[in-house]
Amino acid sequence: QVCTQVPYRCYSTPGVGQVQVDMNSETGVATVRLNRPPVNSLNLDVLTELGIALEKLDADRTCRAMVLASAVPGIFSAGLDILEMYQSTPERCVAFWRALQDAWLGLYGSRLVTMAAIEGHSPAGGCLLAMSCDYRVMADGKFQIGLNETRLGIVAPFWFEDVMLNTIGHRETEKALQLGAMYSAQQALSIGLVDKVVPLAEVMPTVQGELKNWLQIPDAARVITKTSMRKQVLDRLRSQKEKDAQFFADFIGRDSVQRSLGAYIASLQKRKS
Ligand SMILES: CCCCCCCCCCC/C=C/C(=O)SCCNC(=O)CCNC(=O)[C@H](O)C(C)(C)COP(=O)(O)OP(=O)(O)OC[C@H]1O[C@@H](n2cnc3c(N)ncnc32)[C@H](O)[C@@H]1OP(=O)(O)O
Repeated sequence: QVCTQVPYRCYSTPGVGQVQVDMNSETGVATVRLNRPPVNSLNLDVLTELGIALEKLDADRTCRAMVLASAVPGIFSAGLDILEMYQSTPERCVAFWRALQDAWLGLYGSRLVTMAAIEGHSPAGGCLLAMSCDYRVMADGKFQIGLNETRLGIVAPFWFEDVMLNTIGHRETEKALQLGAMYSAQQALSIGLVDKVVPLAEVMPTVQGELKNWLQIPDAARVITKTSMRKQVLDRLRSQKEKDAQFFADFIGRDSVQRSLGAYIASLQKRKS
């Protein structure tokens, strides 16, 4: 049970919030868990909650690190909620995209040490969240991670691409994005998409152990270094947020894209029958 004892502080109501934040003020480490069963798909509400949670943690001077994880077994995040992109309105699409931009700017630009505990599948937007952290530990086994957008007939935006480029380099990104490749944990490790692969039960302890190394570094020096490494990519989106949101809404509204998304949703449902 989380959030029941000192020194834990909760920023969300247990069992209610779709983004649960447990702040341990003794260690300075917050755990942020996505909690939108069945697959933690990222809709407007979740992205807004996530953006706010990240903003609050960044402003909390007692907080030095954040672990991004899932409260839903078997899933890190299934990525963007496809239903936000299918048969939606242009206004809703723009609002949805702004919430994604803000959550991502908050995560990639966070002053905190950020670690992803990937205890389940992590396609597309889920992979973006994981890649945007400073370090990734993934559970070995059947789970997959990757930017699979082209398989849905959509395209990973330039800032998804930038983050992947910064993580695995140009050649691997080119292959990964064109093929919409999904990788097992071991494959992801071999191309540097994740940093460590361990059995499921060891993901959290491994993250906690790794955090100790990162927290030995003085914050100011680490933050200046992180900012310098990430500024260019962050500024590229910051300078064209509205244009990017409008472009997304126009692209998603195309008949051909809507047909592809409709077919993909049907294929997800068919898998089950
Ligand atoms: C020129 C440049 C132009 C650029 C312009 C921008 C273009 C747009 C860019 C958009 C970027 C998009 C990013 C994304 O994140 S798209 C989402 C991609 N995600 C996926 O493909 C994941 C699909 N899901 C799965 O593969 C599986 O569900 C998963 C492996 C994650 C879990 O499998 P499991 O068997 O555990 O669960 P189910 O498949 O049974 O799913 C349970 C129910 O959840 C529904 N579902 C799954 N994923 C999603 C999702 N992402 N959004 C909404 N709903 C989802 C699934 O259909 C099941 O529903 P039902 O129970 O009702 O059948």
